[in-house]
Amino acid sequence: MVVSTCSARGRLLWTGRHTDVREIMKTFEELFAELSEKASTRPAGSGTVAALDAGVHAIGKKVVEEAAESWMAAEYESTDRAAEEISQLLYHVQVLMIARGIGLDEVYKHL
Ligand SMILES: N=c1c2ncn([C@@H]3O[C@H](COP(=O)(O)OP(=O)(O)OP(=O)(O)O)[C@@H](O)[C@H]3O)c2ncn1[C@@H]1O[C@H](COP(=O)(O)O)[C@@H](O)[C@H]1O
Repeated sequence: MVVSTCSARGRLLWTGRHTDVREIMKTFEELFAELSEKASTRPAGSGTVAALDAGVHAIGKKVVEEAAESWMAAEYESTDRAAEEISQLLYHVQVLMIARGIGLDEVYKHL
């Protein structure tokens, strides 16, 4: 059985019965805030900073690559593999948004 609780900071903590490991799952908004912070503070070793420095053209190619991998995984691989590829697609879409200075609200207003 898997138990879920809500931490004081509103994040979901999932505790598996067979392991002591606690994983913190982040939401789309939390990831966007984290990436925006990285873009502004530019910590050493950040892949996001490297991607932003590579520019919109390079980031766009990653979006297309991850979209194709998501499609293939959804068609031919397991649910978990498809979800993993989709998470990478969402990450690269967020990097593209930050590279162009597009905020969440600017996207949400079109949904
Ligand atoms: N969620 C992600 C995430 N998803 C995908 N990726 C990147 O996208 C790549 C996609 O993997 P591929 O399977 O295409 O692997 P690959 O072809 O070997 O990757 P590349 O050689 O093209 O980089 C990964 O190697 C990561 O570089 C991510 N990089 C970072 N994050 C999260 O973003 C946050 C900030 O990360 P840093 O900026 O690196 O600190 C952290 O919370 C990370 O967990």
